[in-house]
Amino acid sequence: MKKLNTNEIEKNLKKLSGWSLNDDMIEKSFTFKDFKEAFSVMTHIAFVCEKQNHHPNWENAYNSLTIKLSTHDAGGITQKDIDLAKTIDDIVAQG
Ligand SMILES: C[C@H](O)[C@H](O)[C@H]1CNC2=NC(N)=NC(=O)C2=N1
Repeated sequence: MKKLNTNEIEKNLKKLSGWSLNDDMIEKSFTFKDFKEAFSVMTHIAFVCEKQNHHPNWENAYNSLTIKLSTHDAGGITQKDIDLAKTIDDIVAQG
């Protein structure tokens, strides 16, 4: 899987909502009603990630969730991370 360069990353981020480039990862934070909602969304995301064999770096504190994506095998950001970011936004939008 080919690493995307900064221009390609920024172009892709414009098509997403709320994701930003932070070092060699794309990152977005979410706030949910409570812990149960946050964890239920995380569980949904986890199973989709497992299916795609592409996993997030993430931090959850009560109702907040920060997700960071990069492709470890490529040592940077690839199309897999962009695609997963879109999938995550779709899951969060479903509630
Ligand atoms: C062996 C396994 O398929 C690999 O380690 C997968 C697992 N999940 C992964 N997730 C992410 N974000 N990047 C990877 O390179 C990656 N590789």
